[in-house]
Amino acid sequence: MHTLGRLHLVTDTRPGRDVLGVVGHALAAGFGVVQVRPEDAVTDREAYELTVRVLALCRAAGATCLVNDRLHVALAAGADGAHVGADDLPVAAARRVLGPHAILGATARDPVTARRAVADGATYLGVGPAYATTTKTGLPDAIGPAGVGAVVSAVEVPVVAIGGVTPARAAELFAAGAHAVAVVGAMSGAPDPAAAAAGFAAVLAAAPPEPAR
Ligand SMILES: Cc1ncc(COP(=O)(O)OP(=O)(O)O)c(N)n1
Ligand SMILES: Cc1ncsc1CCOP(=O)(O)O
Ligand SMILES: [Mg+2]
Repeated sequence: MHTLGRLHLVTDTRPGRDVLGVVGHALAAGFGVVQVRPEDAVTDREAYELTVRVLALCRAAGATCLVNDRLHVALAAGADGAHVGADDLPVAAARRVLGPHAILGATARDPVTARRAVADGATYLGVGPAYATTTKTGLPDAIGPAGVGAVVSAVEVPVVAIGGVTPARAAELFAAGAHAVAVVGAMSGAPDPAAAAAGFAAVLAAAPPEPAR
């Protein structure tokens, strides 16, 4: 049984978004992980200050706090770990920076990349885009639940499906074997983030139990 939470909120720091408000609604509904994902235009100082605030909310809720890309911000703030992808530090280098105990996520869209990331020290994999997304540009085509399931079958670590995730799609992804789903727009763009968070929590509560691994 994996201990990593099964609902991940990835922050949306685009202008006009209520980052901390959305984090609060997610944590109140039972999201177990918040990934701080500052836009490139966000300075390191701003990213650090946001991470410190998100981390405090996570600690109060018993949730895990991760930082996307910026390992130095994760370390400086005392976050639980970080996430890297193809344009970031290689997984093995990120593991050296973070040390042996931190949570380290790596992006993988196929079984070969997934196995290599695990061998290099990833403790979970972010897999997608599962569905088309409007939040990140330049991505390859969506891989769908079947593509997520192919990675699940290739590795022992938790697979976190990302990209276009809504509550209805989360159900499909859990059924395909994803341990968790990561959500940006369906939370940050929701007219009622508390209701959106409750929708994800209800889907998780109805998900079939994970097979012992
Ligand atoms: C859980 C999760 N999965 C994938 C990603 C994407 O990371 P990356 O490919 O490095 O892209 P950016 O998020 O850095 O734009 C993620 N952040 N989280
Ligand atoms: C960072 C990232 N990597 C793959 S899809 C994605 C963004 C997902 O955002 P959304 O949940 O709004 O589709
Ligand atoms: Mg990245």
